[in-house]
Amino acid sequence: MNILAIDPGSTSTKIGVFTQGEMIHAGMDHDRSLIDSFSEVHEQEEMRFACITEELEKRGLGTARFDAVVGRGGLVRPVTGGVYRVCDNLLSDLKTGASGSHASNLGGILARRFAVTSGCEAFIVDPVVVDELNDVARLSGLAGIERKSIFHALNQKAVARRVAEERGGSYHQAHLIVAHMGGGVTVGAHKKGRVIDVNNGLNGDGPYAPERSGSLPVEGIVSALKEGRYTPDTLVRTVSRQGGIFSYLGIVDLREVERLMEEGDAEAILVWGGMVYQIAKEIGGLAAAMDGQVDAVVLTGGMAHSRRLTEAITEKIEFIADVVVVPGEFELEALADGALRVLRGEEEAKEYEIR
Ligand SMILES: Nc1ncnc2c1ncn2[C@@H]1O[C@H](COP(=O)(O)OP(=O)(O)OP(=O)(O)O)[C@@H](O)[C@H]1O
Ligand SMILES: CCCC(=O)O
Repeated sequence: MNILAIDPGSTSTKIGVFTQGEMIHAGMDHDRSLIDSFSEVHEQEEMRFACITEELEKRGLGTARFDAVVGRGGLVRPVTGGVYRVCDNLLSDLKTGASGSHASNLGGILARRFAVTSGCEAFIVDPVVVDELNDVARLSGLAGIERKSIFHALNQKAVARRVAEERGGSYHQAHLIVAHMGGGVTVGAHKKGRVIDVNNGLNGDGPYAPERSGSLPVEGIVSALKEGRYTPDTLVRTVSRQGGIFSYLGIVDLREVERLMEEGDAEAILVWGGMVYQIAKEIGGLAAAMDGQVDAVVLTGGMAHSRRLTEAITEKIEFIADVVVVPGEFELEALADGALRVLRGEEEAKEYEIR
């Protein structure tokens, strides 16, 4: 089986070509100013399509035919976890961003484009809008405003499956708390294969992260709008792209933050410590949401490469359960695995329904 997996990030596009049981990885970085020159995410389609085509040609795969093309998706309407066929309705919701704007909207769009050339099907797997919340977790505290499930579903579920199996069990039996710590941070309570509670990492909910603000006091938001420091649009953009560590220190790379800390920079030490504190608090809250029945807490994502960070979080939460560190993300592998399960008939692709 030959599978092309496409994972568009905010400033990079990663691809994986899965062939004869092996995966070839490639990553292409895009200039941040080029990305910022597009007003809508879907307008980047041609640019990213050309980059992937060039990369495939460079690797002698320009004329390769795939059995499936699978992309990371996307802020479509809320769905349960699984593999979805990229049908016309799904494609249209990816283009308009039915639940908002996110680089992963391009995953399904590009998958469909490459699938047409290969004459095969296009899929997305565990998109960022996977919604398996318990009803009680939807309540915000104000009627008319609901909490939403928007998180690193693909990597969280892939890592949770892996950890559950390594511990001799199955994802569908395990009770795990998974903290994905990348440019954004989302922390999910995985109970018997369902993510029953998780923070909406994109839109001002949960711990702060290198680029995202996390939860903010309502009174501060109202004042900022009244004083004209933000419009609703610039506030949304700032909270999701220039919040968190960036807003305090003007940098998003945790390695740079840690270099400043080594030089004794008091602001960097405080801001880094604040993120540790908030992530640990989120994990503690979910332990209560799971009635204290937690088999393991899993720390993953790019920031989990930092031992300083994982050790500081572990110190605060190891009273809850075993802590397992899985640095990085496994999104390409998870995409290819999803498509393979469908091609082998082990799982049925779900139809995306608009109700
Ligand atoms: N070896 C490392 N040590 C410390 N921090 C690291 C290391 N590698 C990456 N990071 C940090 O991880 C963060 C980015 O993580 P990652 O690459 O998972 O994010 P992303 O894919 O851009 O966003 P997201 O995971 O939220 O979708 C950055 O702050 C980066 O500095
Ligand atoms: C995947 C949604 C959350 C984020 O990007 O931070």
